[in-house]
Order: sequence, then C-alpha cells, then structure tokens
Amino acid sequence: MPIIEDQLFRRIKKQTGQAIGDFNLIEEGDRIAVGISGGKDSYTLLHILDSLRRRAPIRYELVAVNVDPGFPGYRKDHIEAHLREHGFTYHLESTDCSAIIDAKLRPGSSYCAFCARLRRGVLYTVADRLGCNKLALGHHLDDFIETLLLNQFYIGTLAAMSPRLLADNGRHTVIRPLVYVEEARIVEFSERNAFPIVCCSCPVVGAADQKRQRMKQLISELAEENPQLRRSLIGALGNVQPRHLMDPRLTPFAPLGKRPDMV
Ligand SMILES: Nc1ncnc2c1ncn2[C@@H]1O[C@H](COP(=O)(O)OP(=O)(O)OP(=O)(O)O)[C@@H](O)[C@H]1O
Repeated sequence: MPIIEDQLFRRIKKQTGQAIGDFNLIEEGDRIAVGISGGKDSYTLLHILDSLRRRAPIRYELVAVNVDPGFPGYRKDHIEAHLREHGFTYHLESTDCSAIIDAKLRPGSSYCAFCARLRRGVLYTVADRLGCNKLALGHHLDDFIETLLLNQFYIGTLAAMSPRLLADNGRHTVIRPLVYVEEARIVEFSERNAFPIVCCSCPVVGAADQKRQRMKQLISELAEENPQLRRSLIGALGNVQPRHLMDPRLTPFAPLGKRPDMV
C-alpha cells in the first residue's frame, strides 16, 4: 500500500525538512543508515526521509538497518516485508544481544538501557560495513523534552539530546530529523498507514519506564492548559542563556587561576 500523502504527511515532512535545514543534518553525498526497529517512529522517519530525498536539491542515499536483538518471537519478517514492498535498500543484522544481556547485565541496572547501548554499538559497526557516514534515529520532539525534564528532575543536569551529534567513536554522525515532530502526529501517521508494528519481544516488554511515563503524563496535563507547552520546551533547548544559569564552567564566577575548565 503506498503512503498516504495527505496534510498530515505534508506537515511531518515540512517539520522534518525544517530540522534538516536548521541543524544541517544532511549534506551532499551522505549515505545514511536509518535505524529501523519495527516501531512507529522509525518507520515514519524512513518514509519521510525517502520522500524528501526524491525532491532534494542534493544527492543522498538511505539504507534501512534493522538490528535483531535475538529475542524469540521478534517478527523481523514483518519489517523486511514492509521494506521490500516499498523498495527500500535495507540490511537486517542478527545479533545475540539477548544472550549478552543475560550474561552481563549487572543487578539493579536497566535492562532497556543496556540493550539500547548494545544495539547502538551494532548499528555503528553495520553502518561502517555498509559505508554509511551517518546514522538516523527516530527520536521525536516528545523524546527530547521528556529527556530534558528527566535529567532535571532525577539526574540534576540541564541536558536533553542533540539533533546532530558526532558519536564517541569520532566517525559517525548521529542525526535525529524528527526533533520537531510531536509523537501524537507520528502515532496518527503510523495508524493511517497501517505500519506493521513489531515489538522487540524482550522479557521486560510492557514494563514501561515509569519515570518517563510520569514525564509524559505531566507534559500532557500541562499542555491542556497551555497548548504551546511542547513548542516552548523544545524552543528552550535552542535558546540557552548561560548568564542566567549557575554553571562555573560557563560563567567565570571565580577569580582567574581558581576557575574550573570552561566548556
Ligand atoms: N532494533 C533496532 N534496529 C535498528 N534501529 C533501532 C532498533 N531499535 C531502536 N532503533 C533506533 O533507535 C531509535 C530509538 O529507539 P527506541 O528504542 O527509543 O525506540 P522508540 O522511541 O520506541 O522508536 P520506534 O518507534 O522507532 O521503535 C529508533 O527510533 C530507531 O531509529
């Protein structure tokens, strides 16, 4: 079934194009690995990037990459059928992440966070092998602002995510082109196009991250009073006023010689 190119599609495409321009996410000659989990966000990302690519003034390539974490029952065949039906170039990577987690997860550590780190490592390796210089992930506006609040409420730091980040290995650039797209629009888009959603089938699936759920709920409640709330929070990430913060690495409070390294 072809993608429905209605107003919702055009809106998501426009917001994605805006982010690509604002943060210089895509450049001439890029070969981009698009991480496809089988979830709504990454299917949306792939279809929108592909549509933008067809009309783009620059040339870039997309390769959909799925990492099979190795949990029994993971329906990667559904993902593959969708990628094939829509004519995407794709690669499916089988892994034994599940066995590694069972063997190495330390008591008290987060199952999902450990799994995500392993998957990210595999994505970098596969991107290298496929000659991709960038890795696109499906994080959207709500992921950014929930992370911003989580970090403030529970970690004590003012940080969220970057739409464009050079990976620690110094080789790959991670891009998040859906930064301006609200999750609710992605849910609608995914349902309207009947994307074949595949769950990771891990042992803790369904045990949602309680703190993130709490942030989601809080944002939804406050957004009822202030419909601009999400836009305001995402805007705040691009409008930092260091003089009105209290990080000594940003503002030289102490006399010279006693100052911490500036960032
Ligand atoms: N198994 C996987 N294979 C390839 N890429 C993945 C995989 N899991 C996650 N990703 C990438 O990392 C992004 C963030 O992953 P996360 O687990 O937070 O998923 P999510 O927010 O539920 O998104 P989605 O709806 O795409 O699953 C995804 O949007 C996708 O681009």
